[in-house]
Amino acid sequence: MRPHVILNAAMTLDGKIATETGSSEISGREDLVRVHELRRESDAIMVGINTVLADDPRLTVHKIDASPEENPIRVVVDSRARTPPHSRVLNNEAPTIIAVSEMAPEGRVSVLRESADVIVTGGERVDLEVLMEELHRRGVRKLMLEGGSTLNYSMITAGLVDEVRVCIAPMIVGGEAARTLVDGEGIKDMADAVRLELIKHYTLGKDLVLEYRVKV
Ligand SMILES: NC(=O)C1=CN([C@@H]2O[C@H](COP(=O)(O)OP(=O)(O)OC[C@H]3O[C@@H](n4cnc5c(N)ncnc54)[C@H](O)[C@@H]3O)[C@@H](O)[C@H]2O)C=CC1
Ligand SMILES: Nc1nc(O)c(N)c(N[C@@H]2O[C@H](COP(=O)(O)O)[C@@H](O)[C@H]2O)n1
Repeated sequence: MRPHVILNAAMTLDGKIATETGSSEISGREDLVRVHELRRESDAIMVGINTVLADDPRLTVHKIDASPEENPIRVVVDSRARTPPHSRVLNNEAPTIIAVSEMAPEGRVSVLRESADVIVTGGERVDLEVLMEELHRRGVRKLMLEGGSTLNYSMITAGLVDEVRVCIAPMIVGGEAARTLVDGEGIKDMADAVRLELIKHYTLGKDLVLEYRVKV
């Protein structure tokens, strides 16, 4: 058993979720309200370690009214326990789980255990299927996946994503090194592409929001 997983992201018209220097303020004010409503509805919110290193996010509900109890559990996928001990994701605003692999140095894991729950799974990288099962066992039924593009790729190609919601902002930045919605190794043959069904589309301010169901 695993949680229902919703991948949510904001991208430019050319599919970038950050510039090549890591600048990533893409969503307009109205879309951020939608994002924080989705955070409030979710039991957990998950990001990859590079997103923590690039953005130092809080991953709480802070753009709309919410009580502290409405913050989702924060989950960081961090094979080698690189989450900086003073990062905001480890503050006391919400509980945090750091998922590491067996490659994580014990010294860094011990430091993280002072402010987070640590789940160890996988040899080189975090085993995402096992992590999803463990989160479900802990009561997580709805999980919001907030990137970045490498984790998005692993989750989607492992068949662990049920819905994709994207905000497309009317901006173009280009850049071969700029992260897109989904990067990773890439599927080689179009016949093997992950297929989606468009469920809903609407504008929010200047942005366009598309909501898809992932076909099984
Ligand atoms: N516009 C938006 O909506 C968002 C933009 N971003 C941007 O995305 C960028 C970061 O994206 P990425 O560099 O792709 O990194 P990422 O945030 O996806 O982290 C990937 C890292 O997670 C670790 N990991 C451990 N086990 C893994 C597994 N099984 N599968 C995949 N990764 C695993 C690895 O160290 C891997 O390099 C940042 O610039 C951030 O600003 C991030 C979230 C949302
Ligand atoms: N939906 C959305 N729109 C954008 O424009 C974004 N840059 C992001 N980024 C994600 O939100 C995190 C920041 O969260 P806090 O406000 O610090 O809680 C960032 O790390 C990305 O995961 N998302």
